[in-house]
Amino acid sequence: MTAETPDPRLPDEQIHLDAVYARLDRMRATTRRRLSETLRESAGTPQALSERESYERMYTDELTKIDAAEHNLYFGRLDMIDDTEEVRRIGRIGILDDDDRDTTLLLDWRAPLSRPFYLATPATPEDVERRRHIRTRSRAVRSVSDENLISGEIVDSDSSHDVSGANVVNESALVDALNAARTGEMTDIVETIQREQDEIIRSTHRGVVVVQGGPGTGKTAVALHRAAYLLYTHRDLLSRSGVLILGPNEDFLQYIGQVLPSLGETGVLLSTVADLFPDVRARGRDTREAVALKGDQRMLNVLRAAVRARESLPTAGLTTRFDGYDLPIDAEIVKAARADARSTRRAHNLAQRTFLRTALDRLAAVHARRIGSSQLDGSQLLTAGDLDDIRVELEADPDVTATLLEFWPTLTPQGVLRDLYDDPSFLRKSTRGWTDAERDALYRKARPLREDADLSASDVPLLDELAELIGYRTDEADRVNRARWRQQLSEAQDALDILTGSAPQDLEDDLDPEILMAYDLIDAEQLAERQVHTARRTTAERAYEDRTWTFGHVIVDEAQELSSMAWRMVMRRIPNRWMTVIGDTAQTGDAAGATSWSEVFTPYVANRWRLHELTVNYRTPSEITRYANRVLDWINPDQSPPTSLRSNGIEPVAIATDDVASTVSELVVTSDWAGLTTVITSDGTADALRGALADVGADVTVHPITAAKGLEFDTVILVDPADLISESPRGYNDLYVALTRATQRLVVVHSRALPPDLADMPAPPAQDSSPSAPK
Ligand SMILES: Nc1ncnc2c1ncn2[C@@H]1O[C@H](COP(=O)(O)OP(=O)(O)OP(=O)(O)O)[C@@H](O)[C@H]1O
Repeated sequence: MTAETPDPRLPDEQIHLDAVYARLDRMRATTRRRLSETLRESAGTPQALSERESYERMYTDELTKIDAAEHNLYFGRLDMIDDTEEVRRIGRIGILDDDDRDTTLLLDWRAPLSRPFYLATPATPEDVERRRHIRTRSRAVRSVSDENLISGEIVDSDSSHDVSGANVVNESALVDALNAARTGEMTDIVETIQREQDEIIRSTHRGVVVVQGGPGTGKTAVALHRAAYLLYTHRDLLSRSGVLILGPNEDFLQYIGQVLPSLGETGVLLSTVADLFPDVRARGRDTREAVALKGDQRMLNVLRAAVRARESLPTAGLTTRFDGYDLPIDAEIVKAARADARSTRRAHNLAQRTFLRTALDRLAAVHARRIGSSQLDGSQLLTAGDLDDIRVELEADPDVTATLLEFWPTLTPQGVLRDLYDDPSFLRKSTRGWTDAERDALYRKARPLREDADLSASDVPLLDELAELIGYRTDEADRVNRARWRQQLSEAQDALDILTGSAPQDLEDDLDPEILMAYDLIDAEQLAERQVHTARRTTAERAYEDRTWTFGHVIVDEAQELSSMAWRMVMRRIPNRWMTVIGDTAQTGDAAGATSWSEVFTPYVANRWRLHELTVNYRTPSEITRYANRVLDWINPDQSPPTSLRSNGIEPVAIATDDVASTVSELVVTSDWAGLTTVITSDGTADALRGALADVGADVTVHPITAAKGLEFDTVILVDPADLISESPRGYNDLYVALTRATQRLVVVHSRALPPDLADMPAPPAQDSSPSAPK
């Protein structure tokens, strides 16, 4: 269409858009009124209280969904060719007309009837005659683009789009999405999900779905949309049991954190493995050797041995004072008690009662023999009742029980692990068959001063394993109560925030005064107090505090980074094994990470896991992937590289320099690149470079390679690729990750020689013709 002939499709779609937003506003107003009425209701009985709370949650969730749908509410339309000539309109949520409940104003993108929007192609039109893409901003239609699935013709109201006819669906919208400048937060892709992605998102497989795909193939996007899809399709089941999404680090979780809320789904728990053990914030750093050892299954025997070593025997001559006598606690008594406790096959702490019972029985018999034997013939003068009394008195004597329990103490996972790392003889005892160098890698000469640096991410699966061996519970009453109170406060604040924040800006003036009254009358603390007797926490929050929680579905992103020990921990959270696992074994950087999916899953589900592959790289233009693919070929020549969907004409360049910091700084200051720029370095050089850049006044983020995983930026300045390679045995994998983070531009700045795969990267045209030679 040209500017002279207005496109009649736009006003046509605007009429529908207005109707949909009008209905959304009515839904919002009704829900807000109901929520405020509910908040003001007093609940006299526990039953009324519980009812009030479930309504409160229902209305709060409903408002969250309505608010999330505000932006780009209506984006797709299908005109079907079947007998009905049905028109289906697709949006972020499903909306029924309130005048006529049977009229669907908008289909949820996850509804089965919406599916052809993502699948139809001219080759397989799925009964669709025409697919329309509607782009809106601030409740106004900006452009539409039609694909005629029968003729293959594309009519775009915005003629600036270069729609080249590649084998993708919703192409012009896709091109827009891929070229958009990055903001540092991932966005949803509901408008442009591709066929191979849709198949994974809607997979009905109830076991492990593994998604293998190169960088930028949309694995993370697919995983998040699968979570939204599963919550929609299995709402009852999953709202009770919860969905867990595991990511590699906090930056990554921050980066993806807005996608599900933007799809109206807030009940999902996002976590790293390091944060999955309640009350432990593992912020310590390990050497690569320690990471590899701690992730190895051999640690299982070490931990078992460490716990058994705490079930010890007394040295000769040990006594305890009781009733004026020195009672000997000899090895025979403890051995018998230990044998009974072990024969229960219960976890250490849970078997403690059995240990104590047997030990006290034996001790009572010893004492009875001593005080009740006839001087004449040694026969027992005490009755069974007397013996029972002695037994009861022994048990009530804190010195006696404390002495016995030294040989079967109450353990905590943290205590055992710290002792193991700090005590060389305990470490040696628990690591039979290990080399001294391996023990050295675990041994900690001095405990770090900062408490959260005391344990590392690799320690968390070990804590979890120990918790199982020990029978350690993390839900002691006082801790839970404290956490619950904090939670109630923040929920109360959220509820009040929603009351004020749920109106779109332009409706703010029309707020119902009664609703404002509710906010004015109740502050967060009062609201929380009213809920003190109840458990109104979300499933995700309850799951986070409970180590023994089992989820309905678990999604693991960057799954190649998980060690064997971490997988054991994850599998404990999901006994039904309904999982979506996404990753790329060519990007494995962790020293204990995976190189084969079969090796990871066969022990848990034999061959009941299904592999899907994603093949198109949506992120990186072909100018950059040319170099990345050479590195992939070095890592694994059998792995086919994903195909880059676009080329942008921006060739990567390499700048040789003696002074990396000032070269990077100059680049940042003098370039007018759009969007986000970051510097990627080896882990070992990141801090120094960050400091040097700050000194020369460069305002740019620096990502050490292990923190860059899963992220993307418009421009990446990669510093000294040779450092990445020499820093780690998986250095080429790290280089591959670094080369595939940019959506537009890659600049390599190096003071060391370039690795062979990048050696022919040209210098920038404007650069001084006689750059200083790399060392
Ligand atoms: N169908 C799509 N429509 C629009 N954008 C998409 C689509 N699929 C992927 N993208 C975009 O491509 C980029 C890469 O996606 P994503 O981060 O999910 O890839 P990945 O496979 O997880 O990459 P990595 O392995 O590097 O972590 C993101 O910006 C994502 O939004």
